[in-house]
Amino acid sequence: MLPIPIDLKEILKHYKTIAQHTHKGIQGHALLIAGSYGKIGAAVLASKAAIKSGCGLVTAFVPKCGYEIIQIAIPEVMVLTDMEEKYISKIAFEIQPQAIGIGPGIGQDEATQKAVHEFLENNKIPLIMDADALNILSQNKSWLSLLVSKTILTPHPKELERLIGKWTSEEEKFQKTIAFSKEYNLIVVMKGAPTHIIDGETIYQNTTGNAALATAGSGDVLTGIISSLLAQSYEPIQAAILGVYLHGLTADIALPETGYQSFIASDIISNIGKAFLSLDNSRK
Ligand SMILES: NC(=O)C1=CN([C@@H]2O[C@H](COP(=O)(O)OP(=O)(O)OC[C@H]3O[C@@H](n4cnc5c(N)ncnc54)[C@H](O)[C@@H]3O)[C@@H](O)[C@H]2O)[C@@H](O)CC1
Ligand SMILES: Nc1ncnc2c1ncn2[C@@H]1O[C@H](COP(=O)(O)OP(=O)(O)O)[C@@H](O)[C@H]1O
Ligand SMILES: [Mg+2]
Repeated sequence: MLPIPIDLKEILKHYKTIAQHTHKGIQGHALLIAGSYGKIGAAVLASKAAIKSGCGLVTAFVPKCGYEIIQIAIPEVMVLTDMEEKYISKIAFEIQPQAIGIGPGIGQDEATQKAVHEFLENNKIPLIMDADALNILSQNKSWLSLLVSKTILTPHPKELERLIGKWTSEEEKFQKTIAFSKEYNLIVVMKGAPTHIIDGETIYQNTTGNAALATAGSGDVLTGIISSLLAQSYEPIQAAILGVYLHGLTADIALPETGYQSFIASDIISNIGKAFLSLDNSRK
């Protein structure tokens, strides 16, 4: 089947402008479970991207060593900490987020794997899983049946291979990903150049983005953007479509100023505003 292009026409079917009388209490609360010692940056990038993508509140759940880093780097974001200093060992919170993003920088410590398992057994909240959360799933495939329906997975090619096994052709890669998406009722964002989104038999192909995005933390930012959109009551497939489009668009907007080489993940975050504005302006 031919992929559906994720272009402006497709985006305007899904994109909702912000209501004038909204307030932070109804604008959505995203929880980002991220980071470990040496990779708290992943939690900073994901949670900053979330608050810059329109949700009303963002909380980061990190190991203790991340507490001051997040509070200083992004004062707008609230922080909850694990009992452990360097890695996540038990995911417990009393807040009621509308969406959860889990994985960037969490590592694969045995205690973290157990924490992810217990979390998945209990979670009913719309979910996006990335990075080490995907690697942990790959090592424990029976946990895939615990995921809430239409959970969004965002693997890069290596993470996808760990999840579905090797492929010998592009066609086989798509066939295997479609079968995987159908078996577990998941949305798979196959990150790459370009990114494809698989929702059962339906394939979408992104039209934004460029090689400037080949930089550390670029995927962590995407997780934050999609978590934010999910928290704002977009359906999972809409959040995935809009998220990858906006993420790519930031790089297209920034490229004339940064060039490919100097563009970094923080530049994605700095340009999210312009990306949203271009959608608003295209409606005028
Ligand atoms: N500042 C930070 O704290 C950062 C933390 N990060 C975290 O570090 C952890 C490890 O992530 P990594 O993705 O680096 O490690 P992985 O081992 O999952 O992926 C790296 C491997 O995948 C291959 N790969 C990646 N993209 C590919 C592509 N498009 N085509 C073919 N092969 C590809 C690479 O060649 C490499 O072999 C994750 O938890 C991640 O979230 C990274 O996002 C980097 C930044
Ligand atoms: N050459 C490229 N062209 C377009 N997009 C790219 C390119 N290289 C990487 N990307 C995008 O950048 C992101 C990289 O994600 P990921 O590999 O998870 O990074 P990290 O783990 O460092 O945060 C994905 O969204 C991917 O589609
Ligand atoms: Mg990644």
